[in-house]
Order: sequence, then structure tokens, then C-alpha cells
Amino acid sequence: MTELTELVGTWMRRQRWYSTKNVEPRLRLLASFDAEPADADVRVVTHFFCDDAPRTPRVYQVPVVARAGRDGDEAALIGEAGGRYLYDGPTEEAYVASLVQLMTGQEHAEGRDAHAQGHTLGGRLAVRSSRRLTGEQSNTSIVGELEDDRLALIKVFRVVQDGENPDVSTLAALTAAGSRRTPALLGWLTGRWPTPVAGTASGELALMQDFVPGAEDGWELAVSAAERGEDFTDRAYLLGAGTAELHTLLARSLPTKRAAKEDVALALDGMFRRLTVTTTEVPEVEELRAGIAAVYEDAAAAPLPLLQRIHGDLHLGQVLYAPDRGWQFIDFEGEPLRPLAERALPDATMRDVAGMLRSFDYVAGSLARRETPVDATAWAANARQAYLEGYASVAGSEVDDFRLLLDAFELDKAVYEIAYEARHRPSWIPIPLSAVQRLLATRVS
Ligand SMILES: Nc1ncnc2c1ncn2[C@@H]1O[C@H](COP(=O)(O)OP(=O)(O)O)[C@@H](O)[C@H]1O
Ligand SMILES: O=P(O)(O)O[C@H]1O[C@H](CO)[C@@H](O[C@H]2O[C@H](CO)[C@@H](O)[C@H](O)[C@H]2O)[C@H](O)[C@H]1O
Repeated sequence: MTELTELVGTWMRRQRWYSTKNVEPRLRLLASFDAEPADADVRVVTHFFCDDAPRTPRVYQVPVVARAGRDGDEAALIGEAGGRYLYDGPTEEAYVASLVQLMTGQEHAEGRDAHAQGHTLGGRLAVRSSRRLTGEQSNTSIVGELEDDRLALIKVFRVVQDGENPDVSTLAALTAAGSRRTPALLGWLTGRWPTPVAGTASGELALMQDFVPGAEDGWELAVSAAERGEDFTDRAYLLGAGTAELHTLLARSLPTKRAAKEDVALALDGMFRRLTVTTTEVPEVEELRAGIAAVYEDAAAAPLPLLQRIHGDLHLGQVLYAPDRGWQFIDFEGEPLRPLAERALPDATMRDVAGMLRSFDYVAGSLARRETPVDATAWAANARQAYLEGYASVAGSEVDDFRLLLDAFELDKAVYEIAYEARHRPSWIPIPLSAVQRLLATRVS
């Protein structure tokens, strides 16, 4: 193993976006692309590494700034190799400037940057300064101050996959439709890299959107309201109405289809697959399997909905509350544990509704686990009710018409969350696990 690969492997293991926390990375360098050097002492290189450790190998995009001196941010230092100090690219202005140039420069990137193609909706843009956001994230987000004084949110995808990333295609359609519920997309970068086996893969490497100023994170807002026992029903009602508005716009902007038997079979297949994966990782789920399966089968026999583009991983961490714009929806990438090819397929809106309902339960679950526990059970029940009423204020009787589907998606989401927590935050497994037990118990009674 080369010095670079070894260094990146050790560093990557500690990053939030390293997606298989329970295994030691086994990296293989697939390709490296140099950006046009702006300065002889600062080289910007984007590496693509394949991690062979998980069952399905994953490809990571690792942008690095190699400096001649140890003069970058110490917290972002990956290590020293080949006589240079290597820093995590997104913390470095040189990387962000070259990324934005690639994304919004009109001409096709040639020569050394031929691995990437920029697409701009906002013309040629340039950053004056940038700052990486910290916090729990699957990808890496950066706030850039543009030369025209606007702020932009730049997101660098870490796990890259062959195919269309719905974060870009969904936001592009919403932006074109003049959405008031989402930040406008400004541009994106599509790249090519060698696949782990043979051939070339192509997919999105980064995107850039309007930064929503003064926005508060929905999860933090909800948790702080719940812990103080503050009413959240007005906000939850507006969130429900906003979700339905978003769904209406998505149905108008992207393909829809009436669900057919084969769509039901496909959805059921996906749900049972998740159940099997979760059971393998968390054996306690086995004894709940029969009850879960019965709920899935009931939903499969119920009336079929119209399928359309949805958010795909809706929860309180995917919404921002802005004083002048109300609720804003972000991160249309879908569930990170789901194959990319499935994520942009038309789906049922009740999947999103179920995701948000699970999130209110998570607020109560996380507060109950505090050192000094807070009982937010009633808070969560009221938020849930208000959210459904808000949704119905725009979408009419849809929730009542597809109640069995909603029940099944709520369980499916909790099953997904058990696997997600097992990989990322094992001490939180009890939150979705007890939700599955409760959802099954309330159904029987
Ligand atoms: N347009 C935006 N304006 C302001 N903040 C944003 C915007 N988009 C994302 N953020 C912030 O960045 C964080 C990560 O963004 P997100 O799209 O959820 O990334 P990830 O794919 O890593 O989960 C969000 O929780 C939010 O705080
Ligand atoms: O935001 P991501 O796309 O990375 O989504 C993943 O991580 C989420 C956690 O950050 C996870 O959400 C679960 O925990 C949330 C609280 O932290 C809670 O609000 C959600 O309801 C719950 O599902 C999400 O499932 C996962 O895909």
C-alpha cells in the first residue's frame, strides 16, 4: 500500500461520512486528477478510492490540497506524504475556488480536469472566501461567499455512484418550476472515474445552491421546543402543508405513473430486503418479523397510489426554518443506504410523510435517553397530529385514503433506522426498535 493510501485510510475511518464505521477501510486508489495549479506551493488533487472492506465496495471522492509547508488548518491535516502536507480539500479555499470554477465555468473542462463537466444555472460564479460546515453529515458542505456578495452552499459528495444523483435532478426540476420551498440550485459537477472492476462510472461530484440566510435546522428547533415543553403544533402544521406543497410541485415537474402490480412487488421486495439486512445486523428484529410482514402484506393489497418523485429521506434534519421563507426542504439525495438506481424512481408520497412522523418520535426518543430524561411523548403525539392536519389542508384526504400504506412505510422506515443506527450510533438502536414494537402493538389492539 502506498503512503497516500495508508494515510487516507487512517484519516477516513474517523470521518462522519465514512459509511461503514464497523469495518476497517481497505482502500485502493482508482484515479487522481490535478486541478490547474494556481500556486506552485499549493496543489489541488481529487482522488477516487475504492473501499473493498464493505460487502459491496464503495467509491469515495477525496479532494486533497497538498501544501509545501505545514500552514493549513491543523484539524484538517490528513498527513505528510511525498514531502507535502495533505489537507482535506473542502477546508481549503484553493480547492473550493477551483471547484466553483469547474462547476460554473462555461467551457468544457479539458486536459487535466477532463474527468469533470460543470453545469451552471447561475452563469459564471467565483468565490471570494469559504468555510466548511461542521456537524453530522453524510457529505461535506461548505458556505462560499461569492464575488457578487451572495452566499452559496456547496456540497461535495463523498460516496460517489454511477448514475443520476436525485439531489441534483430533483432540485434542478424544482428550481426550474420556481419552487418557494427549496433553495435554488446554482450549478453542479458531473464526473467520471474508473469503476472498481473495469470501465468508467459517471455521476455527480458536487452541487451548489443558494444559502438560506438565518435558517434554523428543523431537528434542533424541534428538540429545543420539546425539551422546554413548548408548543410546536403551529410549526408542525406548516411543515405538513409545506410537504404537501412540495409533493404537488414535484408531481407537476417530474414524471408520475399510476402504480401497477409490478411496482407493488418491487416495493415489497425492497422492504423485505431491508428487513432481512436489519435482522442480520440486529437479531432482536427476528421475533418481530412476522408482525412486520403482515403489515407489509396488508398495504400491498390496499388501493394503489399515484407514484411520483418524492424527497426520499424526509426527516427534521432535512428541513430548515427561515424567518422570511418558512420551511425549506433540502438534501434530495434519498436514503444513503439505498442503491442509487432506486432512489430517483417514482415513489409514494406516503413514504415522505412516514419519514417525518418517525422524526417526531425520534425527538421524544432522544430526549428520553438524556442523562436527565425529558418526557416528550405528548409533545410528539401533538406534533404528529398537527403535521398530518397540515398535510391534509393541501392534499385533502390522501392520508386517509392511503392509511395502510402509511403504516407500512412507517414500519419500513423504523426498520431502516435500526440498521442505520447499528452502523452509526448503536446506542440509539432502542429508539427505532421500540417504535417497531409500539407500531405493531397498536395495530393488534
Ligand atoms: N441551502 C442551504 N442553506 C443553508 N444551510 C444549508 C443549506 N443546505 C444545507 N444546509 C446546512 O448544511 C447541512 C447539511 O446539508 P445536507 O444537504 O443535509 O447534507 P448531507 O447530504 O451531508 O446530509 C444542513 O443540515 C444545513 O444545516
Ligand atoms: O441526513 P442523512 O441523509 O444523512 O440521513 C441519515 O442520517 C439521519 C441522522 O442524521 C437519519 O435520521 C434519523 O435520525 C434523525 C435524528 O438524528 C431523525 O430525525 C430521523 O427521523 C431518523 O430517521 C436518517 O434516517 C439517515 O438516512
